[in-house]
Amino acid sequence: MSSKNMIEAKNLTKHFERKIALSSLSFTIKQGELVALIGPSGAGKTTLLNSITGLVPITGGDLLIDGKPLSAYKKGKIFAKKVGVIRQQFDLIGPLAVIHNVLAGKLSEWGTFKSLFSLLVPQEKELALKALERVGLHDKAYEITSTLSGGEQQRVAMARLMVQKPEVILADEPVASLDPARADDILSMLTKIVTEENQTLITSLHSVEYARKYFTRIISIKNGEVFFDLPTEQVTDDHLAELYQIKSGGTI
Ligand SMILES: Nc1ncnc2c1ncn2[C@@H]1O[C@H](COP(=O)(O)OP(=O)(O)OP(=O)(O)O)[C@@H](O)[C@H]1O
Repeated sequence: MSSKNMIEAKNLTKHFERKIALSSLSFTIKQGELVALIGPSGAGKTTLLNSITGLVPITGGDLLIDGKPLSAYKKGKIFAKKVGVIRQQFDLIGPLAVIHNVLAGKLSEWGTFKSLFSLLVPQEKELALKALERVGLHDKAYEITSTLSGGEQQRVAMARLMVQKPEVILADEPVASLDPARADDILSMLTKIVTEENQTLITSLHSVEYARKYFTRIISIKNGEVFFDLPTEQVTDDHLAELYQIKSGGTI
């Protein structure tokens, strides 16, 4: 496995007016790592993920993606090959057929004409069908996306990401709206695909159980700071109790 640094954060800081959402965070994530971001509500997980995508501009510190500052990436094609996002709301267009949503992973590469033409005659159909097959949805390619279940829609979002093929995948609470069986299904599929492709995955999660089951490293955030950053097997119940402030007497 290559050991290049995919994400380097040095003293990353984000203020929203007077609110300090991220306070001098530092960490390095290497290619191929599966990182779970955990921490209490309001700790700064979403803000951190949004900083890495550039959606939320940082207030201070340095952020390097594959050795280059975010500002060195022009929005569009090159950045889409570097960083892809998967969200809880899936960001799919409900009235479109599944295949069009999957092919949306190519939009940043295609010009306007090819993108529009693809809505009439799907372009690079084989690529989309292959991705759908990998997520077990090849028989749903021409169904209307909004008629699919939440778990199926999340699989469509994963197939879209497979077509986009970014080096880094950021997922913000990707299974929060799914029942435990579907959530397990999605996380095992996502981590399997990412491992096969040697991609790098950073996922925020409320479930410590899923973080432990599917991820190799856990970065915990509390009050905008890194609370602990450890290989999963070194994370103890005491670490977690302290993170979520569960006192030994059993009170929360
Ligand atoms: N646009 C904003 N304007 C002002 N404050 C914000 C904004 N976005 C986030 N915050 C604040 O920054 C802090 C971190 O929020 P963030 O959403 O990153 O936490 P989180 O760990 O993802 O929480 P959750 O687990 O509940 O999703 C919170 O106190 C939040 O209220």
